[in-house]
Amino acid sequence: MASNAQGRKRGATPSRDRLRDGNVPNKRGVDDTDNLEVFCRMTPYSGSHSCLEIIDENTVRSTPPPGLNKRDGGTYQDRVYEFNHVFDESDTQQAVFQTSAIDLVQNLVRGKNSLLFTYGITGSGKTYTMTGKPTEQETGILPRTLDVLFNSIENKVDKCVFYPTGKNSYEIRSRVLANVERFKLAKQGQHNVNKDIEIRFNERARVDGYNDDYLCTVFVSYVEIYNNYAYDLLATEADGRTPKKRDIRQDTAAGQTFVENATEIEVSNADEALETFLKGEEMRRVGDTILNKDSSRSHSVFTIRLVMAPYPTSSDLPYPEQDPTKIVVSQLSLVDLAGSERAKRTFNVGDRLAEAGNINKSLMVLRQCIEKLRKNQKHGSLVETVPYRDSKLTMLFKNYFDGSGKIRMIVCVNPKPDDYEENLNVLCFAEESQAVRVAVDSRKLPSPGAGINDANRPPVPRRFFSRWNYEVDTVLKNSDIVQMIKSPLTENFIIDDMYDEGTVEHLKEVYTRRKQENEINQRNMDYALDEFDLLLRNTLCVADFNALRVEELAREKEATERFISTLTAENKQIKREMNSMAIRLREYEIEDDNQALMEHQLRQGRKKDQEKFRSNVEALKTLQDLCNVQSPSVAALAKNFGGHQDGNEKAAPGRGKVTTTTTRVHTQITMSGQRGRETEPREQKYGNAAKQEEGILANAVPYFNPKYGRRSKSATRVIDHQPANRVPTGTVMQPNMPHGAKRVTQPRYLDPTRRGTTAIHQYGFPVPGSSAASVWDMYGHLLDRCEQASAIGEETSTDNMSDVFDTPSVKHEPALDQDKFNMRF
Ligand SMILES: Nc1ncnc2c1ncn2[C@@H]1O[C@H](COP(=O)(O)OP(=O)(O)OP(=O)(O)O)[C@@H](O)[C@H]1O
Repeated sequence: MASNAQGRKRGATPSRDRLRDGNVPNKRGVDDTDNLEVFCRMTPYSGSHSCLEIIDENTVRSTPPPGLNKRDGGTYQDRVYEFNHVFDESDTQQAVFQTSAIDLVQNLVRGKNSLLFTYGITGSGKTYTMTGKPTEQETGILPRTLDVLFNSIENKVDKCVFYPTGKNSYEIRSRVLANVERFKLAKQGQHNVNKDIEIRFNERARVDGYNDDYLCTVFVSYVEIYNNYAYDLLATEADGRTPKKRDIRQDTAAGQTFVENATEIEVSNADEALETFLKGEEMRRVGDTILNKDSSRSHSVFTIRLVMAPYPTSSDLPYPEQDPTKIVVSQLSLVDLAGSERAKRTFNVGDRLAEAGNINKSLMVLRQCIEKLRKNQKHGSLVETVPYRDSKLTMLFKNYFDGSGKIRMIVCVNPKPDDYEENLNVLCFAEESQAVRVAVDSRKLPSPGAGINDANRPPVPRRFFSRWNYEVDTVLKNSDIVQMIKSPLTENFIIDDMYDEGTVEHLKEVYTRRKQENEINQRNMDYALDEFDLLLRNTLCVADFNALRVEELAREKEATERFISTLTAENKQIKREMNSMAIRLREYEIEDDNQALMEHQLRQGRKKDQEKFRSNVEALKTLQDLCNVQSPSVAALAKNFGGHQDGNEKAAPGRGKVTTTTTRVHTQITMSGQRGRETEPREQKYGNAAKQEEGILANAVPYFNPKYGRRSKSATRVIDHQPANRVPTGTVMQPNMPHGAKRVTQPRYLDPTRRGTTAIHQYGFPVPGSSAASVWDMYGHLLDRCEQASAIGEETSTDNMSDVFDTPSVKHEPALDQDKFNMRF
């Protein structure tokens, strides 16, 4: 027997050890183990007292029937059991299949093993759940599984390509040998199709996960464990009635137990598989008992094996490489256990009683195995040996408990009071079984494409090949011409003379010889036909595929053209938008330039303003300095201006003169309010002192004190900013304030650029009452004139004030007259 590098036999289901070698972590790891899953299904019950009640989809409660006591006299209590899922009476067969089995089919097509078994007491609905009946509502798990499997797999090879060795492995025949075998198989002829199959419901669901790089086929086997012996339900003894007894062996290389030489039938569709199953069912031991008229007297194990091998690397023919080490086998075992039964209820005797004893014993061993497994797993070591060998059933299950696949149990319970006590045991066992953890079968189908140059891969997708072949086969099967060509030639002889023995003998010889020749020719022709058929198929298939591809390309071309025209239209639109955006951009640029120019001008203007402001500040500073110079005393002033009052036009040096370096002129401008107060006779207000002062001042030069002079921003309004503690000197020149002059309390700086022109033009300097000029400007102007005079060595006297006021370059305007100021001292 060929074995691969890992010491595994050809086509064998991998053992737990191999799985470990194949990077499956330790069984006790949390991530790589899976709990044994248990689903509970309740049989419909129409009686008055139901002992089982479904609380939710995971929980069921058992209630003792009224008046029932334990054998020791104690009473039963209500008890709640939890499972992965609980199906109630209304759950359909479809729902049961979808919830509890379809993912196991997916496991199968993905190359993994699974075991699903039904467990419960007799008559609880195990067989119904597993097999059911042909109608849509009643089709059980097994037929649905077969349908879904064949709906989901691709790339099926012809029959006889794979063959089982009988030792838990498979091999691949050459194409010629496979043809010969097929020929033999065809000669065996078709037997009548079971009428149940003709009317049966077909499940349409499918599962994904099949590796398209593999070619595959399906084998089924059907074995029963009866009275602790394994029987092959697909093979009979010479009597044609008794199933063949088989041994259960340990495949040491694979670490697996298997039924040796069990018949494995290759099936190409679900109907064929189901037919095989039904054929086996006919052999299965079923008996009529008080509790179930079709009571299963054995445990039945229907195994579906999906055998897969990768496509060849060197050819594009849909034929697997003849390397058995590349074969991958996955299996799903569907087990319908016989129901446990109490002899005192069934009243069985004889064979039935012996059967029941064996059934109960094997179920007991199953329970023990699970309990011991639990115990060992709880302690994390082998505390107790698991007694797999005590029963054929557990020997068969050993693979799975050792970790070569998923295990799932469907517990069937009937809520009728009679089954209450037995159901307690079943439910207890089922609930505890969930604690058992089994290693997950984490095999992955290796990618056959690994290491293969893409150029070597078939030009036509495999899926296309299989479908195409299937269609061609269907056509050929129905073609009379092809059948005629393939059928052996028949000889027709007509003997006219019945006494012509020589002729008859001769004809007999001729016939025999021709028959032999024909057989040889037929064989050769078959080979040739097969070869030709393959070649033709290949060529036609490629041609068809190419035609299909051309169609696809044409469609793609159309779509591309449509796409291009859409893009062109979009492109045009984008261009149009871009043009309009360019125009707008130009406008924005021009606007931007204008704005920049305006900003530049604004900056220039601001710069000029700042310069002016600076010069004003300097002037102000100078003015402050001047103001800080101590004012001359009244006596000094009287002395200075005395000559002028005498009408002496030529003032003596040092009298009636104002030097340019000191205060030249002091003007006091009073506010109108204050002026009103000043209308009061000075004699009254200041008494003799005022008189005296006036007497003194009567001879003095008019005195103009700019320190106290202020002008409002309004040209025609005059303001007077007097310090609060001013000492009234009485020597201040006071303007005649126009009526309605504005009063302000705070002096403020006014922008010289806004200075009013009227007063300047009229008097050569800003005068009080001018709308825009301040007293500071006026004073500054006076200073400038004085400085100019000083520069040319003149002395500016108050006599020259008219010169100061009357600048030649300034035009006199009649609006304001110097007399209006009415200066008085
Ligand atoms: N869910 C169900 N819906 C309708 N009928 C059911 C259901 N379950 C069981 N039955 C019916 O109950 C009867 C007994 O069921 P079944 O033969 O499946 O029991 P069993 O558990 O296989 O018994 P045994 O162990 O003796 O073989 C059958 O006639 C079956 O049609």
